[in-house]
Amino acid sequence: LYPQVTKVAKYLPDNIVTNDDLAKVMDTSDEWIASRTGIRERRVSLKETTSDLATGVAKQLIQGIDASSIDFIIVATMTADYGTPSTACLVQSNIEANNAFCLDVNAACSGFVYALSTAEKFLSSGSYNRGLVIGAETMSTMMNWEDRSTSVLFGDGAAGVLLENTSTEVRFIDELIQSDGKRSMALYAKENVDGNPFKENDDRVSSGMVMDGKKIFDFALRDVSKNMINILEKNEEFRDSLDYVLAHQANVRILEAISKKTKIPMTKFLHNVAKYGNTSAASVPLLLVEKVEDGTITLGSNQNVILTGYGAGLTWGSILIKL
Ligand SMILES: O=C(O)C1CCN(c2ccc(-c3cc(CO)ccc3Cl)cn2)CC1
Repeated sequence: LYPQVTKVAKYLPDNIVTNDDLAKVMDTSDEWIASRTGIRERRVSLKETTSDLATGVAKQLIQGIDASSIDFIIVATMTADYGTPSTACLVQSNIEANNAFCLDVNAACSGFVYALSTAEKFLSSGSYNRGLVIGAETMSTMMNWEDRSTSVLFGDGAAGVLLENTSTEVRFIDELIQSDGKRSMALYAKENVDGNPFKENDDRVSSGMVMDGKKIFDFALRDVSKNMINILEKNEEFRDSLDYVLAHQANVRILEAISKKTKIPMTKFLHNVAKYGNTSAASVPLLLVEKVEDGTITLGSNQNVILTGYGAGLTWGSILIKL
């Protein structure tokens, strides 16, 4: 019995904020944002919390199956509704998965990769057979909306997978999961702030995200490229038949730079940052869902894919998987 991704789903707040919408509330422009990041629009939740978004994903993932057969729910998020209870516990209550144990994983933009790696161990140990792994963020609650250099980069959203012990062949090939706490102050955020310029009662405070953009860019280029090269060199049959790279969607220029450094053609780097901005732990699963929906990826067809997250912590990590 081997763990397999058998279903994917996404859930996004309806409210779309374009670069021009941002230019109306802060000193920025569509030209600046689009040329430096590739981002053209993002979602900003007006009423839904991170647990609401994650619940929207979970309800789709359990369609057609008995909620009481879910053994665990892992939600990867850095924008949890509460310090406690976990967002995963709130999802459990909303979908009545009464036999599941629930936990959140906070590994920022690497969160989904860390959570998927954890879930795979739960299943391959034979202790459990079915779980939900969801990346969900309301980054709009973590922004310093006075800081145009960061608040234009991020977006809200959620996506996830149903992971089950099913197939008779191994699909999780290898992983390389890393972190470096010494560089943790390159990207950090204090408590959640609730306001944003698009809400009626914008009761925001100017704490929120603090990012040393250059340091993070260099980290992503150097450490993430090395991670991908290492794992592909260790699994050379995989390297030669790699179909796609699904990397954290922070900035299309960083993907181009990693493509150059790893010598993996840019055509293999799938991307949708233009539509959603940087949705942190939701970005890798959101990209996966969109590419399943548009037929680029077909679950069960043995496509060789590398899932890579990277972000605050600093954390980064890749999973080689046959989908
Ligand atoms: O070109 C410019 O002036 C600016 C330069 C700074 N930029 C950055 C810098 C860092 C990130 C980023 C963030 C995370 C966190 O998820 C992870 C990975 C990355 Cl590479 C995204 N954009 C925007 C354009």
